[in-house]
Amino acid sequence: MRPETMASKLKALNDWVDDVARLTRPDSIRWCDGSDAEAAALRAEMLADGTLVELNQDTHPGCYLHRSNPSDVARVEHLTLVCSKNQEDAGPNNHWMDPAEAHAKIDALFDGCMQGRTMYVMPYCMGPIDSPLSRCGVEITDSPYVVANMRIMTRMGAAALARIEREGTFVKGLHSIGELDPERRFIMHFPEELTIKSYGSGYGGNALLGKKCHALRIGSWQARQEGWLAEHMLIVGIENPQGETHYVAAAFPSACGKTNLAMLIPPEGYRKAGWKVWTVGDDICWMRPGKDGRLYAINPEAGYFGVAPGTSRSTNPTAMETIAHDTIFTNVAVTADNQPWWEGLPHGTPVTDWQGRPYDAANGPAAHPNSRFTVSAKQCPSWSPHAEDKQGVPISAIVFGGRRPSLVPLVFEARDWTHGVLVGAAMGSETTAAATGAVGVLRRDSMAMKPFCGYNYGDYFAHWLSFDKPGAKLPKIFHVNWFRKGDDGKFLWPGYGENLRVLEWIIDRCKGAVGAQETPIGHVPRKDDLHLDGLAIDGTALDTLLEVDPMGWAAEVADIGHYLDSFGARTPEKLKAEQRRVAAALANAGAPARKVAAG
Ligand SMILES: Nc1nc2c(ncn2[C@@H]2O[C@H](COP(=O)(O)OP(=O)(O)OP(=O)(O)O)[C@@H](O)[C@H]2O)c(=O)[nH]1
Ligand SMILES: O=C([O-])CC(=O)C(=O)O
Ligand SMILES: [Mn+2]
Repeated sequence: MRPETMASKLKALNDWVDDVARLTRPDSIRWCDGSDAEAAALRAEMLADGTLVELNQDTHPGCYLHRSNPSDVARVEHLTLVCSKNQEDAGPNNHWMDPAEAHAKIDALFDGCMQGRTMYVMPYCMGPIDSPLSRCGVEITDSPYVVANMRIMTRMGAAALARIEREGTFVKGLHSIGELDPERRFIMHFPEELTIKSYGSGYGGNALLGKKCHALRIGSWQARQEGWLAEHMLIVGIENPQGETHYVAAAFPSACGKTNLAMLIPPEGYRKAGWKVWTVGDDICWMRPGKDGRLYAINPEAGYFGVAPGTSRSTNPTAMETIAHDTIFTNVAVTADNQPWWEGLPHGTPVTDWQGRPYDAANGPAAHPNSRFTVSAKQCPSWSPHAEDKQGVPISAIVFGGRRPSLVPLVFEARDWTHGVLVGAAMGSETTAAATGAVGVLRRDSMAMKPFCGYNYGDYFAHWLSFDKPGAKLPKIFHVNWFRKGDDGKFLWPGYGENLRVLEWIIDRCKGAVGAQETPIGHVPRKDDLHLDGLAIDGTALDTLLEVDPMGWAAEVADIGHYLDSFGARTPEKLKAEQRRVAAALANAGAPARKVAAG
C-alpha cells in the first residue's frame, strides 16, 4: 500500500482524494496496490477485529466468513438514485433527485464519517486490463471488507492506476459504511459527472462500486453515448462435439439463474458425446459491434459474487469446486466443525446461523437467502481460455428469461431484432431476496435491468433498436423460462444442467439446423425439435412447457402495451408498433399453429 504521500501522478485524482479526505476526515489514507502482501495484511486486521471469521482451513483453505449487519443484507432499490440534471433522463424506472440537492444531502452524511478510520483508495479496471472495451474507476472506501471483495471482483491496484494515469479519466466512487443505519443510507449516481456516492451499506451491490453502480448504471449511460451495451448478462461458451464454440449472453434478473447457467455441467449423454461449457462471465456483459458487424462481449468483472443457497454438488458442481478454497462467504451459517453451510447442501448441519446465533429453525433459514460467496473467476474449472481476450468473444444468441410460474413457455425465439427487443422489454419476473422488499411478486424487469439501467427505459429501448442497421450481423434473440410450475407448485422443468438441451436448440436455430413452430409470440420448438433422450420428464409436463395459450398471452401483451406507454414519448414508436403486431396476431390466433421449416 502506498502511504498518503505517494499519491498518483494524475492531478485530477490527487485533487479528488484530497477533497474527499477533507470532507470525511480519516485518520489515515492508504492507496491500494492490489498485492498479495496488502491483502494478507488487511485480512489479519479483519480477523483481529472480527470483520472476518476464519472457517475450517483443513476443509476450506483460505476461506473466511463475514457476518454483515442484519439490516444490511441486500440491495436497497428505494434508496438507489440516478441524479441526472434532467429528471426525464433518469426516467420513471429510476428514483431521481436533483444533483445539487443530492450532493448536499449525501455530503452531509459523509462529513467527518471516516474519523477514527482508514480511508482506502482503490484504482480498478472493469474488464481485461489491456482491452479497449474496458473502463476504469477509483473507489474510495473506509471498509476493508469492501477492499478485500473489490480485489477479487475487479482488476484492482497498480496496473489499473497506470491505465488511469495514461487515460486521464476514471469513474469516481465514494463509499462509506457510515453507521449502517437503514435510515441513513443512499446509493447515488451522477452519470453526467461519472460519479457514484454510496453511504450506509456494506452489502455487495451497494458497496462494491465497480459492480452494479459502475459497470451497469454509469456503464449503461456511457454505453448509450458511445454506441455499446452494458447489460446484466452472463456470457457462456458452448462447445459442441465438433469443437465449434458458440457464445450466448443471457439476461435473467437477480437470483434467477445466471451463475448457474454460466457454469452449467452438461447432462451425462452430452458429456460423453464431447460437449463442453466455458464460463466467460456470470453477471455483467459489455458488448459492442466489431468490424465484421457481430457483437463482441467482455466480462468486466474478475470474480463471482454468487448466491450461496441452492448451490450444491447436484445443482452446480462447478461453483462448488470454485469456492472450495480462497473464498469470502457473507452471511452463511456454519457447522460444528466450522465449515460454511447453507440451505440446499445435502450434508452437514448448521449449528450457528448467519447472524452468529445458535441455529434455531424458528428464526428462519440458517443462511440468509441472499448470502453470497466472493471468489476469483480464475478458480472456476470451466473458466474460458477466451475470458481475457481483449477484443471479447462473438455473441451468437441473446437470451432473456425470468421467473414465470405460468404462461411463459420453456423457450421461444423472436422473429427478428425488433421483436427481440420487445421480448426483452416485456420481461417479467418474480422478485427475489437479492433486493430488500417482498419476494415472489411478479413485476416487469426489462432486460433484467430494472434496478440497473442508469437512464430512461424509453431511451434504452431506442438504443437497443439502433443496433439494427446495415452491415450489422446481430445475434438471434430468445426467451427462456426455467421456472414454470405445475398444479402441485413444483417446477415442471428439471433445469440446471438440463438447460443445455434448450441451449442446443437455440444454437441450432442460429445455424438454421433445427425446426420450430410459428406462434403469435415467436418460434417455439415442437417436442421432436428438442433432444430429450435420457431426460426424466413426463409428456404432459412437456406439453405444458411448450404450449402457447392465446387468451393468456392476449392479456399479457395488452399489459405490455400499458407498460410501454408508462415511459411516455420516450418509448420508440417502432416498439409500440411491434407490440400491436403481436397483439393482432394473438387476436387472430383461433387457427392452429403453422409449421415452419428450419432456418
Ligand atoms: N428451478 C431452477 N432453479 C434454478 C435454476 N438455475 C438457478 N436456480 C436457482 O436460482 C437461484 C439463483 O441462481 P443464480 O444462478 O445464483 O442466480 P443469478 O442470476 O446469478 O443471481 P445474481 O447473482 O443475484 O444476479 C439459486 O437458488 C439456484 O439454485 C434452474 O435452472 N432451475
Ligand atoms: O448486485 C448484487 O448485490 C448481487 C447481484 O449480482 C444482483 O443483485 O444482481
Ligand atoms: Mn446480478
